[in-house]
Amino acid sequence: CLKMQKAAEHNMNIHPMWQGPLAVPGGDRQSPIDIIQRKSVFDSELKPLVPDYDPDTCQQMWNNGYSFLVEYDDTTDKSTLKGGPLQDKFRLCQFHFHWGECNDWGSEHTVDRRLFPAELHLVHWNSDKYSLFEEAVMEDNGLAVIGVFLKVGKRHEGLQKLVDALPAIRHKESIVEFTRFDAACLLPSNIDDYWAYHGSLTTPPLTESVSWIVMKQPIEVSHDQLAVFRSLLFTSAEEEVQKSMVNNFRVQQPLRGRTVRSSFS
Ligand SMILES: CCCCNCc1ccc(S(N)(=O)=O)cc1
Ligand SMILES: [Zn+2]
Repeated sequence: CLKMQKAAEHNMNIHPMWQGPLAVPGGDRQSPIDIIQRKSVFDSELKPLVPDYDPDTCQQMWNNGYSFLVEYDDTTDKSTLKGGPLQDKFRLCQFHFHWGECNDWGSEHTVDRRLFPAELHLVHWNSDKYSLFEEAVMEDNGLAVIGVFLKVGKRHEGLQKLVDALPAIRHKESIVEFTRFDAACLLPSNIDDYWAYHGSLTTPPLTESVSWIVMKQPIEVSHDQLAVFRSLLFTSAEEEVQKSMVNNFRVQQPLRGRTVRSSFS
């Protein structure tokens, strides 16, 4: 809707994250995109996803001034993702969310133009081929990100531990210890139905290194849980004018002839 476009463009105009060159020169595989269901191609070669996350690798949660991230120890292969469209083993390094100022919008991907109030991204890097995230982020098949839509419904018990920690990281650059969190509890019950396509990071450096895996089934969270996301701030404690952390999503990008595959018919 127009208000949503305005909200996204407003943010890209004022938020420091978006100043400077915005498109990757010659970028033809940018994210996010609108997933048009009838144009996605069923691929029977797509395998079931195999997430294997160890809650002990969960370390901290922090406000990076654009979203909040839960970061995992990715110095070993304790929390990994394989299967799906992936040929290699990928290590979980962090997860974060994107959301709107209201429940009418907030997701980055859309399905047949349908917007969701928020979207979860579980970020992994290819540990078969690279030794650091910073290396993998520059490479063609360096990253794998699982996207999960959030919709308003019943309270998500697993999310509540995370929601309860948010007031401690209200301001940009604040950090809090956050341990023993099983990221798998944020995945929907059905992880066999997903769309897969080659894209990019949705924030700078916008590098075209991401194998996107977007879940068909959303997870349900309560209205109140989403409201706590909106209590976060883009701004640090020192800044005079506090700005609510909302509408931290990128506008949709051209498909440029890419095919979106589906794991289900
Ligand atoms: C080189 C340091 C980059 C830090 N930021 C990475 C990053 C940006 C966007 C996404 S997303 N929103 O595409 O999942 C994941 C990870
Ligand atoms: Zn993201």
